[in-house]
Amino acid sequence: MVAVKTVHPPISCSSSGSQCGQLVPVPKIGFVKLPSLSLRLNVGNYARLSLIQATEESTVAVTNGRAAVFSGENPPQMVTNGTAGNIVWHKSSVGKVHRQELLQQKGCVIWITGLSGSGKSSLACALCQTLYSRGKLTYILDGDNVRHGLNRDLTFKSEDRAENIRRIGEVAKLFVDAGVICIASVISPYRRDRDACRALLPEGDFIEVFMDVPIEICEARDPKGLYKLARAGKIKGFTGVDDPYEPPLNCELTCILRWLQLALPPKGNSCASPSDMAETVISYLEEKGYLQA
Ligand SMILES: Nc1ncnc2c1ncn2[C@@H]1O[C@H](COP(=O)(O)OS(=O)(=O)O)[C@@H](OP(=O)(O)O)[C@H]1O
Ligand SMILES: Nc1ncnc2c1ncn2[C@@H]1O[C@H](COP(=O)(O)OP(=O)(O)O)[C@@H](O)[C@H]1O
Repeated sequence: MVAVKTVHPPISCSSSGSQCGQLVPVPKIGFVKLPSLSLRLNVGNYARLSLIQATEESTVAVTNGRAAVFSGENPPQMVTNGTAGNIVWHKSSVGKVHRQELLQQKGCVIWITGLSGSGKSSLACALCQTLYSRGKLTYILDGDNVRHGLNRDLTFKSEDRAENIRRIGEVAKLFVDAGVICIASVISPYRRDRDACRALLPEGDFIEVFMDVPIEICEARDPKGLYKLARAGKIKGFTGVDDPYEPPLNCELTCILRWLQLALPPKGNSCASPSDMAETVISYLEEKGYLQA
């Protein structure tokens, strides 16, 4: 069986019927009618759903060909996806709400995407530093760093990049559950991979920040000399050179850096510093209530 985290279209349920909208707790005991249409599961399968039974304060999840109902904030029993069967979700008396109360913040992901050299890591560090000085707990998942450990088995082929982003998205989700402000700084060149990570989290908790920096500037910076190697054909499939980058269509924040002076070296551009950019992101967090429990 496969448990779905996201249903397209999302469904909401009541004891008397169903409608399109957010997945919400079922208010009281009753049968819940789900839309009798094909629902796309996150594994790419399709299922038709009709009637399921709900208990008080239940949450509805959809499994491969079945619908399941779990009680409470942390479902006590849930069959998860993957190849291993008979997996039971262990509930703890200390939940996300308690951790957030302890930390006086709300868990979320700040997902920084952009070309190599666009300033993702610099923004991530500036954010981490400023939030730390304000007593907020963050953790950075940087592409380069994660590829030294958890993702050391992955290359830069599109399917490996997708797996890289999937794993980082899942780890980020754990951090959010821990109440931590997780900062992912990864190229994440494919829209569908970023959107899949967004779909793992509750609405609003995935804050996509696009480093909108022209490749000419990234290339002129080239702190690791990788663009030079890519142009010389010594690195194949380098993002922006001979591999695609799909900019976000609807991200929460964009850090724009426009090169006003075309001559090299790149001086005289309208360059906000990483700490200025971090202030913008932090204002957003404040406005959305993430810096309090
Ligand atoms: N072929 C190719 N394309 C792009 N980047 C490459 C490549 N080979 C190595 N590198 C280095 O790997 C860093 C990007 O890793 P990511 O995990 O963020 O990439 S991805 O999201 O899986 O596309 C990236 O780090 P940043 O410069 O910090 O972005 C590069 O230093
Ligand atoms: N806002 C900025 N203005 C000017 N230079 C920057 C800015 N952000 C980063 N840099 C410089 O650009 C280079 C690449 O930054 P980095 O954060 O490593 O990018 P990425 O993580 O996207 O590869 C570094 O040399 C860094 O000092």
